Amino acid sequence: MTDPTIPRIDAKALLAGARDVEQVVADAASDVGFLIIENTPFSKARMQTLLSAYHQFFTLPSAQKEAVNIARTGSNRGWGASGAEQVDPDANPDYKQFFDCGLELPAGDPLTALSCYAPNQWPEMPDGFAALLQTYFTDACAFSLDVLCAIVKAIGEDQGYFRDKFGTPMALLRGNYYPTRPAWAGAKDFGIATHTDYGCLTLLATDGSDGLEVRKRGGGWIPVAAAPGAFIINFGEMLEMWTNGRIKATPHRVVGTSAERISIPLFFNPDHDANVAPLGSGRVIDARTHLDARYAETYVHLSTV
Ligand SMILES: O=C(O)CCC(=O)C(=O)O
Ligand SMILES: [Fe+2]
Repeated sequence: MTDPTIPRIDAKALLAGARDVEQVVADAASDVGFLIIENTPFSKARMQTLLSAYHQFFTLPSAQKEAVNIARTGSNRGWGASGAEQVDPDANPDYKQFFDCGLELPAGDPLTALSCYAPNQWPEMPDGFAALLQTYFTDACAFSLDVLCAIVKAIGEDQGYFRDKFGTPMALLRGNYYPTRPAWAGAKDFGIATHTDYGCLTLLATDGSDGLEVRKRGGGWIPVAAAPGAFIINFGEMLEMWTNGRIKATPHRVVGTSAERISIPLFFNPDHDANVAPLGSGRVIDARTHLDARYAETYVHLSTV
């Protein structure tokens, strides 16, 4: 059950520019940093198909997932085993598994030399996995861009300025698989430990079950859930920096429960060379520089410490 302090908004009304909805969104973006968006272009049936494809992948024998293990690469495409990511240096590596994919570029495209555009690694099973995820990636990026532009408009910024920074997005589509919380798990073990997301906007689909908790500004945790077809939206560090802190990146976590759980975040990030320095500061900070630094800190196989 979601706490009422997380606002629920109607996607169609937001994208049509409804002033009252824009006000709710502006308040949520600058305060709790989370909202739930309903009445979206994604049907429940479509999202259930996607959730079920991820479930089939994650429950394959390990040997089949090994073939696309992220640990064999110098980038972040493929399967991450339990323990492959440590989002909080004060906690143990997360016990979740995940599967990461990004923008599908033509083989040999010069951009694929940058690790943020590395080629995807697709498993042989389940059938049609690559096509299903690629189509969802494209549609989820288009929706995220519209929602992001509506949100920057709601806080009084120029949406056109943001809109053209996402032509070749460093977006990352992730499937998270949380098995039931292991019996060995202690106080420093989490499905995903407390963290803020790194990029701009996170479009988070889940199977509808409980597990996600959002940190309250005054302390304590707020449970958040959304059924397939609705999304949880939150913001990353990059957008917080870019908007001079007017949009907040709020810490969140999944401790884990006695039920398994799947979530599907799309981390919607801009072009590698978008300048994400605080608006009006006159500084230049490449989006890629920020993202690569955070990846190096959190993916265990890329860890430089
Ligand atoms: O599983 C969830 O609900 C949240 C996942 C998350 O925070 C993340 O992948 O960054
Ligand atoms: Fe997150």
